[in-house]
Amino acid sequence: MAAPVLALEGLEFQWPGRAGFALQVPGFQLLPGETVLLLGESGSGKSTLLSLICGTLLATRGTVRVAGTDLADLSGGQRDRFRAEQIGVIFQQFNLLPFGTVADNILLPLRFAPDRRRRAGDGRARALMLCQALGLPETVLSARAGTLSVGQQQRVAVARALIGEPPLLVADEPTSALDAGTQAAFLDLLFEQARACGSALLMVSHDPRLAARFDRVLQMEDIAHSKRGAA
Ligand SMILES: Nc1ncnc2c1ncn2[C@@H]1O[C@H](COP(=O)(O)OP(=O)(O)OP(=O)(O)O)[C@@H](O)[C@H]1O
Repeated sequence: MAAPVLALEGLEFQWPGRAGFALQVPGFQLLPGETVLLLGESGSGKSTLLSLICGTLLATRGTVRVAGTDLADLSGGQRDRFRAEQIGVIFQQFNLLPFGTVADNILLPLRFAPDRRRRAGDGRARALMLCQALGLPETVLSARAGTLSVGQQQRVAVARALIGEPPLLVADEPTSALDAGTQAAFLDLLFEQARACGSALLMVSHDPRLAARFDRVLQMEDIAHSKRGAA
């Protein structure tokens, strides 16, 4: 069996100074190219778990391995560069730079990730190909990201996550701002492009209607114990 692209083991996390919420993940693995939907209600810790996987938060105990590297073995700066190399992130609010052009936004992760930059080849040409594959007009590259519609911004966020073919894509409720029809078209494009890049996809959501498309569908409580109470 191929080595997992993501492996969590004995993971424990508590927000500093907040006794009310604690997250434990005894074990979880994601295989290369696999698509997994993780469902959980609001406040169950989905975004917290994604931050632990991305290394923007560090576990109190246990290990997070991405592409074989234990994130705790890296310094803060190394973790930032490692994330840029290995993980394409699609945030709930897209997190685009509104005054930057679409090209600036898509090419941003390549700045900090020489291997990913190499994989992307001619970055601007690749950005254009991704925009076209995602149904964005050719002229979009020079537009300021903040001037685009929500649906277009979402596609730019996907192109930014996909460029340079990171082995792991993580997506936090990326369809929550879209109506049902747009949602389906967006997911078609995301899956098609993730498959073309060979990237594994871990998406968190509270929406069970997304389930049919994924290789595996898990509930937060299948993999995590979370303690919730007064903060
Ligand atoms: N920066 C923070 N500092 C302290 N506590 C936080 C912080 N961010 C989240 N929490 C707490 O962690 C718990 C889990 O929140 P999280 O955002 O991970 O849940 P979620 O399942 O992603 O929710 P939603 O579906 O509403 O986005 C909540 O109790 C929340 O208040």
